[in-house]
Amino acid sequence: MGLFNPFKKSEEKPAAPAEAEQPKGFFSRLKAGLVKTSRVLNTDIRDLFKQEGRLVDDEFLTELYAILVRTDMGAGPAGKIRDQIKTEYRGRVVHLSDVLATVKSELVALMQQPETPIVFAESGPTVVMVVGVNGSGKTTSIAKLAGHLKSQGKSVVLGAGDTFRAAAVEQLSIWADRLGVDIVKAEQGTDPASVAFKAVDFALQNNKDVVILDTAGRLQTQKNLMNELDKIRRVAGKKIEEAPHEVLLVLDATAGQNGISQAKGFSEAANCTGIILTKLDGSAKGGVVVPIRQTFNLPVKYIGVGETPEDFAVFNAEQFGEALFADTLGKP
Ligand SMILES: Nc1nc2c(ncn2[C@@H]2O[C@H](COP(=O)(O)OP(=O)(O)OP(=O)(O)O)[C@@H](O)[C@H]2O)c(=O)[nH]1
Repeated sequence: MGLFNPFKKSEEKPAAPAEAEQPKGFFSRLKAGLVKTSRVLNTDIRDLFKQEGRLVDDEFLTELYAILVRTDMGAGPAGKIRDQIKTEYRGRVVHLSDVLATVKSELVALMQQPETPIVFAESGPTVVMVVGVNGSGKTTSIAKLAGHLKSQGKSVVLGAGDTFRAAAVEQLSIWADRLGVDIVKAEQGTDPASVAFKAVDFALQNNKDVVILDTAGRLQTQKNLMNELDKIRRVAGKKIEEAPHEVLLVLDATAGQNGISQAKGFSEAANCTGIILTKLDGSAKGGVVVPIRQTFNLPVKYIGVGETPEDFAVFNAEQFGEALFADTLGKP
């Protein structure tokens, strides 16, 4: 849990982004956010080339494998990419761009997923519940998601369901004010299910398009708290039969592969429908998208690459790959 200051990066309210799916300039933000991972992939692989070309032999393949593993993509995927390079180039002298092009296309293939944006209700408000462990970036992601949906012309109401932590409600209120969206909140300690109920009710009464429900951070092992999530679901479902339409698990990319395996149990217990992967800018381990795609039978719906609302977008494997290799392979 970090101290939160929504005005940290800028004193200005965010400009209303264009109608596009992603905020203008997101590619540059993504590229900047992934710079640590990109450096490992591009610079370290480049360092394998002392002269212009290099023979692809066992030594080269072993060194390449070690670099790939450092991005946290996992031993299996790193081995798969190495084997592809082996199949294509073994015994031949290759150039850096040949190797990077293969790494890029294999990586993109490993991160691929069906297009799965948020499933909106056919009529009436869409209810999105946001869950995750403490400090994973839930509150910030809710603000980012609200800004993103607003930029698509949706009216949004936030339900400040992290009543456990007064500061969380305060954070969300500041964000709601800044983004110009409604918020339903209650005293600290109030049953979060009652906040969910009121927020959904508010959305129904006021014809809002989307309700985003914040929840307190918790671990899968905290039975009472996991039951609380069930109660929130049930209460939302009392007001709108199909609700919640989405349950998004917020995952901190810096948590590493272990943290991610632990979160698998969480996502199953909470019946999650998708992932918001945060803090990709915080580490050189952007390759973690690969084990996430393999560990969870869930799509990565959104990614966060910084602390401002603009540092957020729908995840797209191709674009992610482009951002990682733009400086060396160029952008098509
Ligand atoms: N660099 C970076 N920081 C982020 C990102 N998303 C969230 N943060 C920061 O991570 C910290 C925790 O974020 P919160 O949104 O408060 O996390 P939370 O999950 O709501 O925390 P709890 O309420 O304690 O469970 C804050 O300092 C955020 O600014 C991101 O994509 N990149």
